[in-house]
Amino acid sequence: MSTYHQRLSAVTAQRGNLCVGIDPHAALLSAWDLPLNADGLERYCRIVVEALGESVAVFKPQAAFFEVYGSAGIAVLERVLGDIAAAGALSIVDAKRGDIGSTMAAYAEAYLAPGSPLAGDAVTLSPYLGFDALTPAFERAIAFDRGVYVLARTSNPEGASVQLALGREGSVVQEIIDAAIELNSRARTRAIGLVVGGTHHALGCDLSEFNASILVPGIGAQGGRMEDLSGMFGPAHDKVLPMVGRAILQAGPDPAALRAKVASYVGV
Ligand SMILES: O=C(O)c1cc(=O)[nH]c(=O)n1[C@@H]1O[C@H](COP(=O)(O)O)[C@@H](O)[C@H]1O
Repeated sequence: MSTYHQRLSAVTAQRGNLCVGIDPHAALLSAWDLPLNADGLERYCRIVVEALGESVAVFKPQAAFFEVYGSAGIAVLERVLGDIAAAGALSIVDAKRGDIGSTMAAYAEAYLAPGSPLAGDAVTLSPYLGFDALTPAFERAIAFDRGVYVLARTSNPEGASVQLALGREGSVVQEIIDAAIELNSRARTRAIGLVVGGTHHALGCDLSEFNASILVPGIGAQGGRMEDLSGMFGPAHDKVLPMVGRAILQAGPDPAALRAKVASYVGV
């Protein structure tokens, strides 16, 4: 199997560089006249993947909106991951996992191991129990040709108090970025990506040496703009995978309207 980075490069070259967030908020289900239960959740996701699955490069289902419906919701997430793969797109499971030792290893098995029903092409991870605590996920991502996206400089204003605080050698976020660069070069991989929000006027960190994919949420509903990304990311702009959730989903459920909205973001 090709690596996550190779699959990402191939699919974005073909379909354009965009990740669509699948965030089935209750308000969106209601706006689409769908019931607030696992059945409504599944119909919602099917509409999105049927409309966009063959034209969008990457989807990022947000696990929280599936967990709300308990085991029935998790089962929907499993099926949606299958639908995304069947449409030839890639999936990033947004679970923001981060723990220690054997617990982290179990999360890594769940989201990255071959044959696991919750495994996508990549998963989001939180490094705030320590970057190296995520090692079981890094090892599996590399071994199984999958990817991880480690939260670095998140899109929300509250993140600054932790991420821009001074660590041992610089800001906390810079230590995370530098650790990811070092690991990618040492392991000769590009499996370790970062999450950096597209909402900041000044990022407050140096990504110029970063060597893998950067997932950039915050475009659209949170105020980030596609046209600002090249100035914001400078030399790292070619690594950016912009992510848009609500600003696209709000155009549904009409498939043509969803596709038109996607087209307005791709290639900006
Ligand atoms: O990891 C993420 O995807 C993420 C990181 C971040 O810094 N900010 C952020 O909004 N997200 C996720 O991106 C999605 C929000 O998309 P919008 O609807 O476009 O605002 C949610 O699933 C968030 O959890």
